[in-house]
Amino acid sequence: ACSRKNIRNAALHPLWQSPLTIPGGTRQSPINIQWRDSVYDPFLKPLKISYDPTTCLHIWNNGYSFLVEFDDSTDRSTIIGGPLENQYRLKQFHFHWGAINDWGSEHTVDCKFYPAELHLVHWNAVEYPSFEEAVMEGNGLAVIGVFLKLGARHEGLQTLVDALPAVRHKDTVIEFDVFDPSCLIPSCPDYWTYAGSLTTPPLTESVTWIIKKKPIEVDEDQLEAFRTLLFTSHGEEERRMVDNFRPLQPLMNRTVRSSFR
Ligand SMILES: NS(=O)(=O)c1ccc(C(=O)N2CCN(Cc3ccccc3)C2)cc1
Ligand SMILES: [Zn+2]
Repeated sequence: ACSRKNIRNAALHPLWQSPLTIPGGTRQSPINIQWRDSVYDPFLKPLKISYDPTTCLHIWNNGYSFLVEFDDSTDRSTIIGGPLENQYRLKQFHFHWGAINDWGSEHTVDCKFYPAELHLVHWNAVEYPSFEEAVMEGNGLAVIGVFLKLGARHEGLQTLVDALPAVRHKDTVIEFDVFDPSCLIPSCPDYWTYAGSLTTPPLTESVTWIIKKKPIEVDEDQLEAFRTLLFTSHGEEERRMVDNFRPLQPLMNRTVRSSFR
């Protein structure tokens, strides 16, 4: 297990007054990915990503993160291949980040934290009638995780950052009608994959995680912009939206597979 060298008192964090572990949970997320323990699987296919930028609907602050939501009434924005048996529809993407650059990601690689992590959330519309139903099923969701590291300014991310002041408070939303989230996914095809869960309530064990090996680079100002958001609504005492990550969960009887040698 990773040493608790980082002061991640997520247990004290308001976000996690709900149970830190769920009784009977055997496939909880996030986890530490120990590179040398991951197993190369030659049968893993390349992940095929096809997003239609015009399916983008709006950005909103849901009090956990800021989400960019998509029209998932048709198969216009989907992923297929990789570890997946079916085609999955893009529903939303969001981020997790820290108060400082030393931590913020949910997953870690060899116990290394990144300052932030992007989650692109997809659901199995082949087998289930809605996202809400898919959330409750073992193969219901597929989430692509992308690490963010401090470096060059990310031009694609900047269009999102420019919109953040308009969703500073919980339950605020703005229209956002064209955005192609594939600009946030590294071109390197390498990924790890494992069976896990949602990292926010209801923490259901319904997620096939696909964690990209390569991070994307963002600059300090862009990370700082995330930290100007608030957990709180208009009129409430302001609480900065930072450290919105769940603590690492036990691997238990799981193997992390890699798509690369
Ligand atoms: N960090 S994460 O990628 O694991 C992630 C977290 C939250 C979500 C999400 O959109 N929802 C979780 C369930 N919630 C609504 C809901 C649906 C059914 C039952 C109860 C509640 C929405 C998706 C992915
Ligand atoms: Zn997430």
